[in-house]
Amino acid sequence: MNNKRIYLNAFVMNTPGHMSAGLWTHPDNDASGYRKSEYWIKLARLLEKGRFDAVFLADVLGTYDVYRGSRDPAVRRGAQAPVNDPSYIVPLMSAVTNHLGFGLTASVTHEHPYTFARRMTTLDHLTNGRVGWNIVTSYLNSAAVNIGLDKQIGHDERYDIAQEYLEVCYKLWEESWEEDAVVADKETGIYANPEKVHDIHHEGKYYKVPGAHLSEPSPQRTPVLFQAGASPRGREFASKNAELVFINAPSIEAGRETVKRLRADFEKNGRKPEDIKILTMLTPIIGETEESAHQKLEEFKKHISHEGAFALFGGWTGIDLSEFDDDDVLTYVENDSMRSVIEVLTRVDPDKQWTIKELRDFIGIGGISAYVVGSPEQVADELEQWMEEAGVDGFNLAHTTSPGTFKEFIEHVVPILQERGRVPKEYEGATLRDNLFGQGDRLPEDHPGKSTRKVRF
Ligand SMILES: Cc1cc2nc3c(=O)[nH]c(=O)nc-3n(C[C@H](O)[C@H](O)[C@H](O)COP(=O)(O)O)c2cc1C
Repeated sequence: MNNKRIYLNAFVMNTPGHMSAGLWTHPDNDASGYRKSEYWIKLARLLEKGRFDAVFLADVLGTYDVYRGSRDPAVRRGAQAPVNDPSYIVPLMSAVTNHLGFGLTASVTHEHPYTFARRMTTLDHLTNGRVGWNIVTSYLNSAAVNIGLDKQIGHDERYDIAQEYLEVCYKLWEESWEEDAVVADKETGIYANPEKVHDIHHEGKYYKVPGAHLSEPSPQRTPVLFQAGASPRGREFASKNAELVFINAPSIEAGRETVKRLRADFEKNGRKPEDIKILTMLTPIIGETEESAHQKLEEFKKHISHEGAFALFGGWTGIDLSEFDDDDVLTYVENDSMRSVIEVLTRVDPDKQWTIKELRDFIGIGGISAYVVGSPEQVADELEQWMEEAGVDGFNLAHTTSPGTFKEFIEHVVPILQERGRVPKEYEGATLRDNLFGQGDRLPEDHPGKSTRKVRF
């Protein structure tokens, strides 16, 4: 076994109930403190102490209203509703840490790239270069209609929009301000040299941005690019842009196949294997012994809200499980929701079919991603097994209780992984990109965001 480094992200959301529906009711869960600064400050300190690479902040701009055709189940059960804006918690967490990165989810479908680019540059300045962007295209129809669209834009077109959105951002971040544009000379009173600040002249199918970036360059310029859609069109987009891909897999077999497809697409688009990290979502349930871990799992299960879990599943897949019987088998349907989710449950692992009853029992803990249950040693072993057999680079760890899951993982599993040479004891780079890739703060020269220069100064 080689000792490939394990990358660790904490997967959270600015909401009381994230992936494990109903678990906010557990007495050890403090996640309903999400409204308070102290909750995020405490979590950030903990994660940095535990040598996590980043905190990954999920987000949606609508409520989950597919199940029973209503948003009531999600609202009633606190299933990713209510949900606050994730951007504002980043400066809170960065102010009390020096190394922890922040993967901020933001949708290309619902905000203009000109204003968004400034928001990310601002965050990159405030965090000293520790910001990543989880580029999403949004899967909820309820988000689309509330920003004034008649309905959700089609699945593949959302990725076309995303590609042009990225082009606008690349131009603003990478090309608008030259490296030495800012002089900030108090003697001459010159802050910036206007000859070195350039209009980007972007005129495309979806966006028109003639002018220059509003912000001066930040430590990373372009935030680290995360992406989490693994449908064929999603993988194509990822292979042109992403530096870190986040996948969802209910088993090692499904994970292995998704990783294989992703790496093949990256190669096809001329990206080097070391240019991309693939992290899978996983929920650890840790006990002192195997037996006590399983007791914990049983205890957690008592707090699952199946109604909340079905509400989440409806939003993710566009499928209303209230229309099925327990013994029905889930089959692939093509719609405008998250295609990779339905794909991974129906098409990726040929040996596994899911009945509705099995799904109900499974998705209450950690959604459709895997969970591992055991003693600290067993959990560490299983993570290594995922690394070897699925070929992932690390994990986006979801929680049953927060900060409980992270605290237990940090106290009991991280030291084992460090002993085994899997997780470094110190942070290796100053910025998020340098910490992840060890090749400096900026996008690599051969990244498409750099190499497809379109701005003509
Ligand atoms: C593991 C995972 C996590 C995701 N997290 C979010 C999220 O927080 N917010 C969001 O709007 N979309 C999220 N997405 C949606 C994707 O980024 C993408 O827009 C969606 O999956 C549709 O793409 P696909 O059909 O290629 O999978 C996530 C997807 C996956 C697979």
